[in-house]
Amino acid sequence: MTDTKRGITAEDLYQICYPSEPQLSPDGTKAVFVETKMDELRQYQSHIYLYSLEDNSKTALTSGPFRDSFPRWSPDGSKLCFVSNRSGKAQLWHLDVNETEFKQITNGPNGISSPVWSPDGRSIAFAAFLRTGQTLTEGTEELTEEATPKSITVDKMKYKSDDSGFVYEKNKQVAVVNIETGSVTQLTEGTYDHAVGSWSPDGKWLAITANRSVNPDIQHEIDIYLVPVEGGEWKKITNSDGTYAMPTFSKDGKKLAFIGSVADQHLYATMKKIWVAELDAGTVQCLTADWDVHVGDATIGDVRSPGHPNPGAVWTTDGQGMYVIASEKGSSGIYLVHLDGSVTKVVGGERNVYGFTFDNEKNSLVMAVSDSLTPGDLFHVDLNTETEKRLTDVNGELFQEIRLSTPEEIWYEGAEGWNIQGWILKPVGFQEGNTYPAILQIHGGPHSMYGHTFFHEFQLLAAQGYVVVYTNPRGSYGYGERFVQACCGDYGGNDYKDLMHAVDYVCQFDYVDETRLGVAGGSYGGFMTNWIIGQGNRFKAAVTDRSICNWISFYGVSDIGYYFSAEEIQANPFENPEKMWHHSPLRLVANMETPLLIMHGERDYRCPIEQAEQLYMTLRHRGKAPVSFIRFPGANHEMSRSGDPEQRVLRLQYTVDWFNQYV
Ligand SMILES: CC(=O)N[C@@H](C)C(=O)N[C@@H](C)C(=O)N[C@@H](C)C(=O)O
Repeated sequence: MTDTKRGITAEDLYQICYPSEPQLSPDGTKAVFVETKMDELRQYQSHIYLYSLEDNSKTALTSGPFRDSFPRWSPDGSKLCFVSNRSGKAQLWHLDVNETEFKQITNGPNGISSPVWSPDGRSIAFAAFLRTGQTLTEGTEELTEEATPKSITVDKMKYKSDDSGFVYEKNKQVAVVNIETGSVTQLTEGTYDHAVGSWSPDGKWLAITANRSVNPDIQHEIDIYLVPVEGGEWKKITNSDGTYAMPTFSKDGKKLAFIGSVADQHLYATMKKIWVAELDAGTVQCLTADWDVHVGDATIGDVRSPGHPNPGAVWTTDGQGMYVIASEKGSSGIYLVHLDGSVTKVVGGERNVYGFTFDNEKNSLVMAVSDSLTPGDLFHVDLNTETEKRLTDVNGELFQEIRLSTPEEIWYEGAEGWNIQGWILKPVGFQEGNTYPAILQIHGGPHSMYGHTFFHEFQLLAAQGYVVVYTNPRGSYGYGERFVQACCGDYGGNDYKDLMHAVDYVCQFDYVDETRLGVAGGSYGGFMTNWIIGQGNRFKAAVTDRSICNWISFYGVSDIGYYFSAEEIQANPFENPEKMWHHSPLRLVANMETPLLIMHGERDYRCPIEQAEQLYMTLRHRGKAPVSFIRFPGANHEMSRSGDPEQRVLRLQYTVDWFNQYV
């Protein structure tokens, strides 16, 4: 029977959806989760769904042209809260499970996030961006849009963020709302950013995180604090030596688990670990000091943005350990970290676990999982029988008509003889005896990890007849701390060689036409793409997305510029500008003769568009090779993963067209 399936297209993006944030009910009989898709207007909709583990029914609890998220059960399971932008900004809504009506219970002037129920189910803690002097109004009266100021006085270095825009006068505060009365109590204030953690079991304390250092622009440490909900002295749990997040109380309230890393050397080029504070003893201990694995989901794909809210550390009932997501060798799974520091893998496999919710009583869990052929689905795991059951197949109908390419894992020798992991996607419809063009894809970060997760862009290129090669060069997560840090101070050195060795490796296969090679990457991957075409003309075409070409200007215009470049390039403009220039691909423009497509979001504060403008101007002025510059109005650094759907599709189409034209 002829294969009637087709290759994936860029426009299929409009059909792809994924579940996230599964939350099991306290009685373990059902789970709520978020399902994100695009509507007929090609705009995102995220809705809250209820899945019954008893009859396997799936029911939409919310609907409409809105973004709903953070579904959370009350401790007794009778209520749900969630965050929604259905009244304009993201506010907290509350729903009685036996009713269909839900009501808005916050009115944060700039929206709210991260709700956490109090143990008695009468209050909910949440985070809210507030300008200096702004307060959290009670009730839900109409919020007036603020007039654009005639002038802005910037008096701090961390005055903007790619995620939240200009934050020169805004800070994230923590507050508590009483469900019954609607009264709001703000627990934090000041020119510091705070994040919600968890309530103590007795409901008297809230564990939060904050950088409340004397100079937050220079001191980047994030500490754990216990804040008395009824007012009073705070307790500082950590000692400003690291960046810590997601504090979670043990069931007996005597311990706090949290994720983080000591910031003695690296803010980014370091693996996250699990820490436990013994509250009575006042001690803090790193549980996984000897476990050379990154705690958290480091996998990077293009279905959703990284850093999706995952649960942090989930304590066992007996308080003898906690469940976490961790990433190694291209996969992320669920691990049980014991108080003695030993680690047991609970859920593994060549896949990307990007969220989970645990039922201690039943020793079972529901997890959100992606793999190379699946954008995302929910699975139930019974740890007693070690059996798994797929709960959703949200893209099943779409993928019935699409033929995907299954990646083949490779390990090859990189620079210095290091063993480097990667994958090859053969073209859809591959036939032995034929030769094919190949595209090297380079991930950003650089501290992230390609792996067993769905990548629409890669599948699209495979559907267009390209071999796609993607690897984890040094600097990637998944291969230990030394590997993560090995690119720092050496951008364009051995990381570049790791990638060129990958191309050498795949060119040995007779199905790869080494005269028809392309290269593409975003952010750090865009830096590397620019660097590669500055070394010569090995590639027929290149696509550089949200990239970096000049570290000296990046230092001052990126939202993380001055400290990211200090750590990654190990230079700054007033001490060693020559090192910044050495590692800047703009320095190599005189060598660049590879047709280059430059794409960049106009509201990218991580790698501002001035990076693209410099590169375009110099290449266009020199006039030695075709160069095209596509600007995306309003798009930030996350455009390719969670930005405007039509811009995402256009970006994919420009990429394919460029390679089809020049490779
Ligand atoms: C998660 C992360 O890498 N955060 C920063 C260090 C960062 O944004 N780095 C950029 C230079 C980058 O390369 N970002 C990656 C994640 C991308 O693909 O945009």
